[in-house]
Amino acid sequence: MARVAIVMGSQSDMPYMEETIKALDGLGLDHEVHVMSAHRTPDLVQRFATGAAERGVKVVIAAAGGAAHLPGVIASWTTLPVIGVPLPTTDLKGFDALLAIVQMPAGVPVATVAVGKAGARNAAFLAAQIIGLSEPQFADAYRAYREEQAAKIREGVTGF
Ligand SMILES: Nc1c(C(=O)O)ncn1[C@@H]1O[C@H](COP(=O)(O)O)[C@@H](O)[C@H]1O
Repeated sequence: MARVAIVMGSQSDMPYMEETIKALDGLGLDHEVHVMSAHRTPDLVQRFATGAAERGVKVVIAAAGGAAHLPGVIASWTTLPVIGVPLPTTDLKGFDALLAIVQMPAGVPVATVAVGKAGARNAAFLAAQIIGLSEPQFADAYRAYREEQAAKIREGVTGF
């Protein structure tokens, strides 16, 4: 059982999603990683999404580039929160994926983060915030990360 499931549309998305994995590891948040596609393996996506809650998954992070239907299709098969990460893997540099993921019809949301690596990292932090509402150790881990981030910036600010 893993609290966070990371799903991406292609193995070629991994360089981006390594950012999510690193951030989750830093927060001590357990995760499982899958490659599957709403276009290429729709049956797998259905099987994964319909079984996720029962297996103990709390949040799904779904990433795709181009015609990025994967996050929305996962959201259609589960009522778990789905965080969508648009990836800049085509000539349109992620603008295509952003619009495909963010423009969900009312009633079936996908919480969409920024395009690319920053979004991939933020997906992990958002997952920690959501799961931290019921398991405070993850809220604490995220708070500690924020404090560390601020301390690093403060260290570099001198002269006034
Ligand atoms: N957008 C989707 C979906 C989907 O939405 O189901 N499946 C694959 N893809 C995306 O196609 C891009 C190119 O994939 P390949 O490198 O495998 O050709 C990837 O960024 C993937 O996320």
